[in-house]
Amino acid sequence: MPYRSVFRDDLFAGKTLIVTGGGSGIGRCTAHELAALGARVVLLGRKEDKLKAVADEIREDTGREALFFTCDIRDEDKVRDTVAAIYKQVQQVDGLVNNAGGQFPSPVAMISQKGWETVIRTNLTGGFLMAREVFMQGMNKTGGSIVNIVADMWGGMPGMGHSGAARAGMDNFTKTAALEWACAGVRVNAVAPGWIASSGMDTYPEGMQQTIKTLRGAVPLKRLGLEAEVSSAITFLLSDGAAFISGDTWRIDGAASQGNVAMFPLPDHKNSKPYDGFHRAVTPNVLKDLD
Ligand SMILES: CCCCCCC/C=C/C(=O)SCCNC(=O)CCNC(=O)[C@H](O)C(C)(C)COP(=O)(O)OP(=O)(O)OC[C@H]1O[C@@H](n2cnc3c(N)ncnc32)[C@H](O)[C@@H]1OP(=O)(O)O
Ligand SMILES: NC(=O)C1=CN([C@@H]2O[C@H](COP(=O)(O)OP(=O)(O)OC[C@H]3O[C@@H](n4cnc5c(N)ncnc54)[C@H](OP(=O)(O)O)[C@@H]3O)[C@@H](O)[C@H]2O)C=CC1
Repeated sequence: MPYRSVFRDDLFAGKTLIVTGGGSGIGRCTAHELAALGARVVLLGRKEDKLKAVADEIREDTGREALFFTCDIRDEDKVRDTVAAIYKQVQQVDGLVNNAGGQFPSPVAMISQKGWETVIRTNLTGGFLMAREVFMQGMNKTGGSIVNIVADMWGGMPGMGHSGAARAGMDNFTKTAALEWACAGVRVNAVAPGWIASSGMDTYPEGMQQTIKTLRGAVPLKRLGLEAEVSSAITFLLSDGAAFISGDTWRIDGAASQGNVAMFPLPDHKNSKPYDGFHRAVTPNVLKDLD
């Protein structure tokens, strides 16, 4: 995937940057861009084959070696040990992109406690653990930049009760960490992608993808965003060009969040199965109970 960046190609020469969820989608695209700009990139994710494939692509496209580690960011011990292993191999970590995340769209009434906790741990606890370990194991002494990936669902979004709560939490964590870590020269920001035509979106069932495609008409810029349009914002926030920006969240959404655009139709609990064919009935009696 040859990548043409708008930034100068030595922007991150000598820098080491971690990208969680670097094996696909926005994370993969970001990792490519950072490597193309001279960074040594460290990829994290759960599936080794995906990470290896991206490391291979980066080597082919840029000639640079990318490190990769399998790590479930919800596992505190694994995160601590993985960050320690990274610091063993590199002198310092200059940036962290907390990108790993995801959810299963589901009406609130259909989410089990396990499902809720899975999504909260993936999109909130995991990002916190990564940031804390990277900070405490070295960035507190060297300074650096952390960029958290969230999503602007502040106005509420049907189907995204668990994920919206986690992203709002991560947005607030971003601000507190920015305040607490400023004295150590660590900047913390977030980007909030809107509807991005990422390979992650491709994992959603066909019917859901069609729904998302129709949403392009509701985006004021009249299209879905590109992975590279998210990674360029991340790149700038990681760079010294953003040296006086901290505690901020940038929406990358073609102005979609200004209009309170709903992701999915409101669930009709009385007359149909919400998101037909998509959710699993984790609480089978919920429809009956709501009647
Ligand atoms: C203008 C603003 C617009 C903002 C829009 C924001 C749009 C966001 C888009 C994206 O994020 S794009 C793509 C991101 N990628 C994904 O979402 C990947 C797909 N999702 C997942 O892999 C998972 O949902 C996960 C949470 C990220 C990881 O799950 P994990 O593999 O750890 O868990 P599972 O073992 O699959 O499940 C655990 C637990 O969760 C419940 N559950 C899972 N799936 C469903 C479901 N479809 N329906 C109901 N419940 C579900 C369930 O309790 C599972 O437990 P068990 O049943 O296995 O006991
Ligand atoms: N695409 C969009 O429109 C939007 C996306 N976002 C967010 O942007 C981020 C990137 O999304 P996108 O590229 O589209 O989706 P992808 O599904 O392609 O990327 C998510 C990545 O996160 C990794 N991941 C998930 N759970 C864990 C975990 N517990 N530990 C470590 N890694 C994990 C996955 O790798 P593996 O399976 O190997 O673990 C995967 O590579 C996500 O947080 C997403 O929710 C936000 C708003 C909109």
